[in-house]
Amino acid sequence: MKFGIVRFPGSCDEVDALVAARRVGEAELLWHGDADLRGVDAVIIPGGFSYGDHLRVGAIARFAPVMGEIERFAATGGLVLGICNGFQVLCEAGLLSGALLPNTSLKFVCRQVGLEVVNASTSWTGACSVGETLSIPAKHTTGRYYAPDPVLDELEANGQVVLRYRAGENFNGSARDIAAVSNPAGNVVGLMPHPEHAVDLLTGSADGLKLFESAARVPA
Ligand SMILES: NC(=O)CC[C@H](N)C(=O)O
Repeated sequence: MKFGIVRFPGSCDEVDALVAARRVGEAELLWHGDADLRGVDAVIIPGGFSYGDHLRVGAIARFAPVMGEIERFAATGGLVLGICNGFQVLCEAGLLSGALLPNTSLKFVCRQVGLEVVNASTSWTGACSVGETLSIPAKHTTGRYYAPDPVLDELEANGQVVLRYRAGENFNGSARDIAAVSNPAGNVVGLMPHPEHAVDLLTGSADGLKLFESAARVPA
């Protein structure tokens, strides 16, 4: 399994994602300006502040040359994970439903969060069990997941809600405590917390590694 991690101007978590992916397979950085995925089996859009979060988070990155290739890759079942800013980009690109709005506090928040695994059948959660808790850090200003109620109902009915904040952990005000969603096929997942920062017990938790292990289990 070979992972490609996209670097945009303003990305800041691409190296941690690279290190995390290398725990379970091969990984290399991809450049936002190249319409070329270099034959990777899975793409990660990392956290950060692509294009300085100007206009609206993810709104400029969505038009980067690499995104057209990612859209084609996702449409043919390719594995795509958007972490934090990556989740924001995937929503802007229409690869995932909904949008990320400013936290209800209007403040940047950095903290460990407890997440409930709701769907363990996606390409990125197959190594998890439904109901298990993952402890993973989150750090963002614009992480309040929003979608209109009919869309939320549809996501829930289709099993596209992948992770939820545990009771009392929904610090950003996300609709229905949603921390991660998938596309209908489950090959594209976006989440606000950062699994790449939770891959070693030395830094408090290795629960994030499960998402990378899940992808590594999917036949290339
Ligand atoms: N860590 C991140 O990717 C967070 C950055 C993000 N653009 C924000 O809303 O703050």
